[in-house]
Amino acid sequence: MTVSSAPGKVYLFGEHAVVYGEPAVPCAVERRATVSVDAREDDRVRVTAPDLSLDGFTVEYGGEGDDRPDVNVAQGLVEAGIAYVAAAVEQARDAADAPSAGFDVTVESDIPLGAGLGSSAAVVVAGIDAATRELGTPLDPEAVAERAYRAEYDVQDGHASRADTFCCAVGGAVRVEGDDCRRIDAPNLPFVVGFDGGAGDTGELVAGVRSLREEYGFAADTVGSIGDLVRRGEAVLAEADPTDDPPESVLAELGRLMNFDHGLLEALGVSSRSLDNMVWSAREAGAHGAKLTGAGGGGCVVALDRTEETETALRFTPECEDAFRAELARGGVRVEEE
Ligand SMILES: Nc1ncnc2c1ncn2[C@@H]1O[C@H](COP(=O)(O)OP(=O)(O)OP(=O)(O)O)[C@@H](O)[C@H]1O
Ligand SMILES: C[C@@](O)(CCO)CC(=O)[O-]
Ligand SMILES: [Mg+2]
Repeated sequence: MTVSSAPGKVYLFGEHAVVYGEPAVPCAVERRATVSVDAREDDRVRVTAPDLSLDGFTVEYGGEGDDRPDVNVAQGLVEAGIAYVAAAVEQARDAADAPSAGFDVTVESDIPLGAGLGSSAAVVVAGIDAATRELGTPLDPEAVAERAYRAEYDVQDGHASRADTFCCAVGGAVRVEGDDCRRIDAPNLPFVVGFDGGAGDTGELVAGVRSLREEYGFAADTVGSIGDLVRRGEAVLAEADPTDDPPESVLAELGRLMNFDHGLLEALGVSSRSLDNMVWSAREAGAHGAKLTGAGGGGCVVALDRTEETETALRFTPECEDAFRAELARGGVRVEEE
């Protein structure tokens, strides 16, 4: 058996715009998905994913000759639930040139699903790492990232950038612009996350921004403005000492840019009332800045605050189901057991 884990991520800035070739700066955070892979004798794949749950279903059973319950959950829903795991298995088979390798796969994760913290990328990255090791063909983190990107691209019908998968694979703060992915230096950023308990559909939200951008020149300009603020943010990060806590002036400037980014994402239609309310709670509590993170539509906001004030304020915000501090994860994918 092989067990690998990979961190989730928050976007300091640049989500959505990164899909159109603008730069983005995601940062890995200490919440992980852990995938265990056991090679099988046959070519079947068995997936156990206790975090995936259904909201409710109807079942009809009994009667003569009735050996299968009739459940009203569409097969498509189950397939969608395991789509990322299935895509990771396909990538591992391809990398190891073992098209009919079978696996027992178990996924465990403390990253909320569909909430902007990169749960899909962490599952795919950890899954590819564990499965390729299990087949005796380990890949370096960059190669895992490349394969994980292809997996997300397939599942999201071409609506994916390399940002999430590269960040989860290599860890730390990264900069992604098109095919160009690299680690960058970053000080200890005091991230606080607020989670509304909900989720957004990444593919749908990305498609929404794409059509706005095609319809309106000013929406395309908005995407370009996100790129401009990311370039500014990178320059601010580059000034800070990466081995230390950042000075107040750096946090203040990063926070101002995060606020700006949230406003532009809101204009592009990917925020929600609960995300906006959490953003305002964080700002009123004295956070340097706050914004939604990831695809949006619902899920998480990220704020910068060294004090306890933002976390406490978020806990008292009705729309907020959970609030926590998220340390920058300096390490990316790693093998836990081999
Ligand atoms: N613990 C898990 N077990 C199995 N599958 C998971 C798990 N966590 C995430 N996934 C897969 O990832 C999907 C969620 O991915 P999605 O891209 O929509 O959201 P996200 O990655 O959490 O957020 P974002 O992409 O905005 O950062 C789930 O529907 C499921 O298919
Ligand atoms: C919305 C998006 O930019 C980030 C999702 O975490 C999509 C992507 O980059 O693939
Ligand atoms: Mg995702």
